[in-house]
Amino acid sequence: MSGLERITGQIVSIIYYNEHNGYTVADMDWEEQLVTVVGFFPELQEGEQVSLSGKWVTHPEYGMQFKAESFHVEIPSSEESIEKYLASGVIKGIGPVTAKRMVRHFGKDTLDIIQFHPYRLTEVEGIGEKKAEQIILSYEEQQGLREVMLFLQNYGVTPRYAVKLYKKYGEKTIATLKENPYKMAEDVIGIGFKIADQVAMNMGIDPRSNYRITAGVKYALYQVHNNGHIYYPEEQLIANAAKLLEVPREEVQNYLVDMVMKGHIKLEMIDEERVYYSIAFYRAEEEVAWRIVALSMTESEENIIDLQDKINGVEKKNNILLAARQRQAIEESMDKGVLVITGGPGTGKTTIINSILDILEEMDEEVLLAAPTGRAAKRMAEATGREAKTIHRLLEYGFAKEEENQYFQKNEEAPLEADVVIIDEVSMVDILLMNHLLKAIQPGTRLILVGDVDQLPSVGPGNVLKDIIESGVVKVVQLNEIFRQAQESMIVVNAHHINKGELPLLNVKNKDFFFHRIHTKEEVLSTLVDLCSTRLPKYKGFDPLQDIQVLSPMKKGILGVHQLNQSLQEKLNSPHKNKKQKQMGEVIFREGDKVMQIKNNYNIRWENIADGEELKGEGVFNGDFGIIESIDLEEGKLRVIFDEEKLVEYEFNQLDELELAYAVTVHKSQGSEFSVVVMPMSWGPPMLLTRNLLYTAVTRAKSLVVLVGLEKYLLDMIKNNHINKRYTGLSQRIRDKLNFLLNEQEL
Ligand SMILES: Nc1ncnc2c1ncn2[C@@H]1O[C@H](COP(=O)(O)OP(=O)(O)OP(=O)(O)O)[C@@H](O)[C@H]1O
Repeated sequence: MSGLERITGQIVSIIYYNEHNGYTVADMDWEEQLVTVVGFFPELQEGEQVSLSGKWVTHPEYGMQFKAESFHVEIPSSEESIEKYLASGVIKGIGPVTAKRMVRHFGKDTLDIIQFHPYRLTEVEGIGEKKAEQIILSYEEQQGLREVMLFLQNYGVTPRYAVKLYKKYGEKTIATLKENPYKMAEDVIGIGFKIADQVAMNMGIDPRSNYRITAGVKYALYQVHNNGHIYYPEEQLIANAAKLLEVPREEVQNYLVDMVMKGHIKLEMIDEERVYYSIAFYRAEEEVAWRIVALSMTESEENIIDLQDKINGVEKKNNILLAARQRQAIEESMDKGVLVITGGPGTGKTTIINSILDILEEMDEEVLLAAPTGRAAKRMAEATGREAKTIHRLLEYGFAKEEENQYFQKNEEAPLEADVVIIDEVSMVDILLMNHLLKAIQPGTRLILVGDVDQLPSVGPGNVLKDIIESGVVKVVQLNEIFRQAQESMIVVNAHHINKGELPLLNVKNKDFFFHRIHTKEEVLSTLVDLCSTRLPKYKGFDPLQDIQVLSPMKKGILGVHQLNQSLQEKLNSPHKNKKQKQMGEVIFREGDKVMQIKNNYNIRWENIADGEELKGEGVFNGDFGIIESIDLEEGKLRVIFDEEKLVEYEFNQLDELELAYAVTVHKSQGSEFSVVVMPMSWGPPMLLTRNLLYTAVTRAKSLVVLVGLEKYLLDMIKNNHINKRYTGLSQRIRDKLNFLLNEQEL
């Protein structure tokens, strides 16, 4: 190749590494000079010997650099480079001390020993059987991963995805991808059709092959699920898929028929329009519809003669007079197969749940309580004084004996044993979880769904609570009265104003809802930081980490959660020589940081460290907040304490499950409550700045809401009643099933 030079040297330090695209800036020791090299690499380690092909270029700011176009990692050969390589933390169980001892003992043969004679590792002081095993495993993994990275690099796939693929397929990664590159788009989250397609194209697959178009259409449907839809209209699906595949629309259209025939997708007529479902979601919607109808048709025969006396008793006990709708909700809960109770904050949902529990327990009925998130379940438990689980726990999601995959162990064959199941925060339940829940509820068990239908819909696909209400098939009690106690809170009063499209009352003296007018975005950012770090803690002793939560509609931009987290971290938990930290891409995790788990992990173990408790368990869930307790750079581990009591240990390669959480998006905050909510009021895409997003944010606060920015944006949000439409067929489907059954009965 003309003009390309080759240089070989040792990586001295990594200056920058972008985990998304592998872009690296590093210092290299080349012929006893320190030179800067840049290029796209798998994650390099300090101490590694690399050989690069590329060109010398002059960067306007940084001067001479070597821009690499291809690279080759050499196996370190000198004692010094082996020690440096091992000391870099690349292999779990080996840190600087162990690396030194190993090299002192085995010299230049150290790496050969790990690879070919691992039983000799225990000769080294400080390496026992267990540690040796850990080293061997980690080394093998490292080698396997390298191979996959190099293979994928040929097809333009970045190291970050290589890691994900390797986690999924292990040593079979290369074979699997060679056989069907499109599989990775289906199996690995974050790898879209585009990346798979890039690999396939580079492998020489025909762009108009059946294989490719089928994968493209399926992927176009997956994408619409990611936006919350259950189905998609034909025209739009064809347009999306044709754009994705860069083929004429007719080409896609021709394949749709074939895909329907082969059972890859489902065609339906909804509102006289041809629409398509992916099979899993079609089944889920069908099943939910059938089950809702079946359950709602089974009314309890029992006639509770003294029900009114019992309700009066509850009133007396709690020293309240129930409103007519509240009374009705309690009455309906005694015999309806399915009952929905919905209302905004302070309308008495918790009061009703407690009243129902009092009455049912007196009648010796078995009641189970659950909510979709860990936080919501915890709040339910606190508000009722009874056990409340996440829906996943209630349904015993996990590994059964000798099973490879996790599944819901409570289902049609092993239903929940209860007279009544009460689910709170149902607006957060998506179609798939609702299906699993309903499978585990047998006719005869009554289901009470409680929630606020005006909150943002579930993160996952569907609009289940709204659809069930709109079907008209299920009994719904809509609570609309705010009680006096709740009225004292401007948070509650304003939430209702916002929900009705009215202006909230701001800055009422001695109340709990404030607006700071600030003009520029930069000033909004500095005010938010100042409020969290100084003013609010001073004002009423709020703890910056435990009590105060910054919410933002957006992830990006100066007032998006990424930037907010960086600024808040800098102020609230700045770097310190005694605080260890670990950089992951652009994010630094530091001891003492506030973090959030961003996906459900049912297997990760926790240990209860609260006083006097000796409990262990499994599972940390999407939306759980914690504090980083310690980071072990030698072992490659990071420990987080959730809810001040659950200690969880993460391997560094699991850190994509965590995010800094000084600030989180409103979407991620669903189901959580905080003492204080602080939120910027600034420009953002109208799709995001909606009334129900503001309503959801405000209703997360218990003691104080502080909005910072310009009133104009507050007004814009209140006016923007655009509810992003979700294509779901559940409500019509429930009605259809009922009609079908009624017709059957008539025949
Ligand atoms: N019938 C009533 N008479 C007087 N006070 C009531 C009545 N019902 C509820 N309350 C009071 O109103 C307040 C709000 O009720 P509750 O907590 O049950 O509402 P909620 O809908 O669960 O609210 P949130 O969604 O905000 O938790 C409570 O202080 C409760 O004691």
